[in-house]
Amino acid sequence: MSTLSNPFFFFYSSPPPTLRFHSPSTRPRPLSLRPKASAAAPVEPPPVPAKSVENVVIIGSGPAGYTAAIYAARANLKPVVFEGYQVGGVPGGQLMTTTEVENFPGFPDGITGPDLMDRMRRQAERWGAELFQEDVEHIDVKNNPFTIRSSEREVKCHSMIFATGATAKRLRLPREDEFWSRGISACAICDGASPLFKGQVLGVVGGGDTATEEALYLTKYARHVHLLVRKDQLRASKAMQDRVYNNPNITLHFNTETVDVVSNMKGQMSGILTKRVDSGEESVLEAKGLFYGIGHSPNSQLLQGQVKLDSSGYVLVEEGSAKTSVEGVFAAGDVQDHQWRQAITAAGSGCIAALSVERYLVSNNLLVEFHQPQTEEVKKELTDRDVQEGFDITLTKHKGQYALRKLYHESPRLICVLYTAPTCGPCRTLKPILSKVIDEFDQNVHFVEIDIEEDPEIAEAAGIMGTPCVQFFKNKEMIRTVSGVKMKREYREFIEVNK
Ligand SMILES: Cc1cc2nc3c(=O)[nH]c(=O)nc-3n(C[C@H](O)[C@H](O)[C@H](O)COP(=O)(O)OP(=O)(O)OC[C@H]3O[C@@H](n4cnc5c(N)ncnc54)[C@H](O)[C@@H]3O)c2cc1C
Ligand SMILES: NC(=O)c1ccc[n+]([C@@H]2O[C@H](COP(=O)([O-])OP(=O)(O)OC[C@H]3O[C@@H](n4cnc5c(N)ncnc54)[C@H](OP(=O)(O)O)[C@@H]3O)[C@@H](O)[C@H]2O)c1
Repeated sequence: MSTLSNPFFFFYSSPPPTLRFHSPSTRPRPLSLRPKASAAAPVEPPPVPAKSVENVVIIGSGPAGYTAAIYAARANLKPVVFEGYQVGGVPGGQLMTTTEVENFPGFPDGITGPDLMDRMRRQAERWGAELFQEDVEHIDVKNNPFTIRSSEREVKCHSMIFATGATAKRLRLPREDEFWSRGISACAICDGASPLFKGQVLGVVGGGDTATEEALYLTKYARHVHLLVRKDQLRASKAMQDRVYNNPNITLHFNTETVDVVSNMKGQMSGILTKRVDSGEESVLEAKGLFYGIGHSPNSQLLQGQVKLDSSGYVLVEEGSAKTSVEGVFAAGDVQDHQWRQAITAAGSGCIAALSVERYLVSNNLLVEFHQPQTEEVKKELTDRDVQEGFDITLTKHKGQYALRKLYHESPRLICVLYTAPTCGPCRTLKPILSKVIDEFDQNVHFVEIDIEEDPEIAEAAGIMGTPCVQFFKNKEMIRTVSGVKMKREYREFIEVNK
């Protein structure tokens, strides 16, 4: 048996504690509904009527979407938020793919992108926003009320805030598909710590804040990083430029285009084919990985033909406002901003959009107000309810290499192993989703989470190239590897067939 199909071959002496997972509901409790002038209303509120038409639907869960949700929820609009799942990034948006955010006001020592987005999400949820981790697949804003259809539901609404942000661009190199996730990546913090890249020479392409940040981050793991910049200067902020220039583990290559990647006799990526813009001279730079940091495109496809977009696809808004060309449709964040594209500007525009929605609903007599529950009823911040205790095979969910080895040898069930890294935003997206699927198959499956930084030898033996990654084992054989975040049904269908 190869080490790939049997990654758990060495001995582990003292059992580490096992975490038991609980999956807290992401749905807020229903709020009571009362008419606006209800300060002196009877103690017993009237029953909550079925909401046939929502006040506002927010699409997107980056800083713009969550800020809009916080403001709309605090204005008692009870917003429905489609956080997204796969299309147009991950729930939480672009900051889920970064490490430290040093310029968001209020965090003098910095905060990681995923932590910042967790906080925004909890704040929106606390004030009663209804969150669905689903992609919106269809929008009709030609007819009022508007219709919004996701993978799992259809919602009618009087107003909408479009905050779908932007998606990382790809270079479309000739061998990109061949080496995607096997050497080429667009997320340094997801994949940088993987054994494939540790101690290796790596390349990063781009000259903006994303590329410089990726290059700096990768120096934590790589032997050396080459930054490939097509112009003769960086576009990144001065602070990022200084950090790059002062880092001896980064070599800058200006006037350099990335043409393709090259491989060795074993079919592994071994270098980057580059071309000098000035002389046209081509050469191969030795590298085991290539990371893209070449900017983003706006996620506005759903509005095409319905709302005015500019020639690059950005939603056009009235200057200084969030109003689009359709009444009742507002846009916020990077999807309408080709100039500033910062977390704080996205959050600010989300605030403007939510306040504009409130005005729009009031002036059109459409607002139905949902009052917040009494203070003591307000949802408390979720605490970490994971319970530490010894290994128990009767439990379904486990954590760490000790549990994995025990299960590998003793479990009669299908074993689902999720490999994660502490800074990996998409891992945080996948965890609750996978956890729900596992709950559906309790007693038929065992689940183990492996943190590849805590247990690097396991990740290496299992051939993990990036996180999140899921492997399924049955009867001591690895039967499937699923990289990245996939649709819930993909995991569900595989477990159903193999349980
Ligand atoms: C690597 C990196 C590091 C960065 N670091 C910083 C930094 O340090 N400081 C800073 O100020 N800015 C930083 N930025 C820029 C910042 O992340 C963006 O400006 C900000 O996230 C934009 O917020 P947004 O809400 O408009 O969109 P996004 O963050 O892009 O979020 C868009 C949301 O829309 C959702 N979505 C898309 N399509 C659909 C759909 N069809 N249905 C449902 N949902 C959908 C996505 O899932 C996502 O949740 C960084 C960007 C990157 C890429
Ligand atoms: N720490 C932070 O504050 C932080 C971190 C990340 C991002 N952000 C913000 O997020 C926004 C987006 O930043 P970004 O860096 O993702 O994008 P960006 O500012 O648009 O920069 C993209 C870079 O990629 C290069 N590029 C584009 N297409 C290319 C191609 N085909 N081949 C080679 N190079 C290519 C561009 O080169 P040219 O210059 O030649 O066009 C540019 O250097 C910015 O507003 C940025 O400030 C902030």
